[in-house]
Amino acid sequence: MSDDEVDHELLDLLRQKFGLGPGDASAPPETRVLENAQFIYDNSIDVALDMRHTKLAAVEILKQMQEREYSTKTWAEHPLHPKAKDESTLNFIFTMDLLNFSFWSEKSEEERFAVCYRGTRWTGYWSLVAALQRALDEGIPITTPSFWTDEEGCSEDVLKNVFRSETEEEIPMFQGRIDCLREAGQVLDMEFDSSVGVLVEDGKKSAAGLVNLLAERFTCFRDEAIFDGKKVRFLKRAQIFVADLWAAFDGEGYGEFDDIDKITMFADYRVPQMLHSLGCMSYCPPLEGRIRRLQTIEPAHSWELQIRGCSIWAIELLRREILKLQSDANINAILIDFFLYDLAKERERAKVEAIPHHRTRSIWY
Ligand SMILES: Nc1nc2c(c(CN[C@H]3C=C[C@H](O)[C@@H]3O)cn2[C@@H]2O[C@H](COP(=O)(O)O)[C@@H](O)[C@H]2O)c(=O)[nH]1
Repeated sequence: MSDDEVDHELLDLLRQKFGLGPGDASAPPETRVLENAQFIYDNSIDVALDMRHTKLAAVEILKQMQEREYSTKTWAEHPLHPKAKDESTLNFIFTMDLLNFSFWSEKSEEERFAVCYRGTRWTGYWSLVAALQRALDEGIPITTPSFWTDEEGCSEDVLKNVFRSETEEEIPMFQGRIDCLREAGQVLDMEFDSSVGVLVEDGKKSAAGLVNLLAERFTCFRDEAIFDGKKVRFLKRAQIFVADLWAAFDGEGYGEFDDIDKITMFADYRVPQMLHSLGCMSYCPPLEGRIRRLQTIEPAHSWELQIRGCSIWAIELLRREILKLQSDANINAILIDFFLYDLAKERERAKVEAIPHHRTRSIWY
């Protein structure tokens, strides 16, 4: 680790533990995700971004987001997302984003893991949301942190039932999900009175501060890697947790942050696919071939890091182009990201031709 990183790491720790740091101890927290994404983009040779398509996409995205009046309010309009602006929704979102990863399957649409809830068959991200809602309907306190450390009440069998499938395939990375629940339950119990509300309050209304707190105190949120010898942070689930709170609570209460625009795109496997369809991002032939053959890419492989870093940077470029078109557009990286995820799912349902998403199996996204 270079001196620079050691300083960053140490200063973040000192600042958060003892309020120490360079000069002004109250220097606003930074996640360094966007700066790391630019570093990856500047040093990527297998993934490229295209400014002409980015400018064209910015026109279309701005137009569609305005036509659909896309805003934080869109979040609660989704059928399965909780609507109440209270602690139960806070706990739901924390549980959801603790487990918001790796839903993709090697099986067919018919055989893949699926959850039937209120008469609809859900897959992917929505299968997780449906499973949590179903568990709550069945009286299982799956969104209560103290439940996660109760190995009797919250046994593997109980969790198998919570995540039971309509098909033979169990939820991907079932053991990894248990490990996340157990660790989060323990850390919340030891450091935050088993309360997600206390954790959020410790973020002091700073989105970057809460993201850094999650990455520092929970290993299961510490989404980072080494690229070209430098530590890079993606912090996808920590960031999407803050973004979901901001959207669900419409920027108030638990969702009130004074630096929400420091949150970047969430480096997952769905939005990169959409960026490719828009012509904003492209892959070198060997990488494109691997993706089209549905072959997996190992976690922390340079190709994976280039896809994730360039995707974050691509959304930043889109955001800048949109603001050039309309400087007062009430749009940030979060809303662009949410919009592109939803658009990708609409196009998938409409069976619009697209490159497959990349396949990396990990708990980070
Ligand atoms: N970048 C980004 N990644 C997102 C989401 C969401 C859902 N967010 C909801 C909240 C507000 C929005 O309006 C969405 O309705 C899930 N994912 C990620 O995608 C993958 C799942 O894909 P599939 O298997 O096809 O469902 C998996 O890595 C999951 O973590 C997002 O918004 N942005």
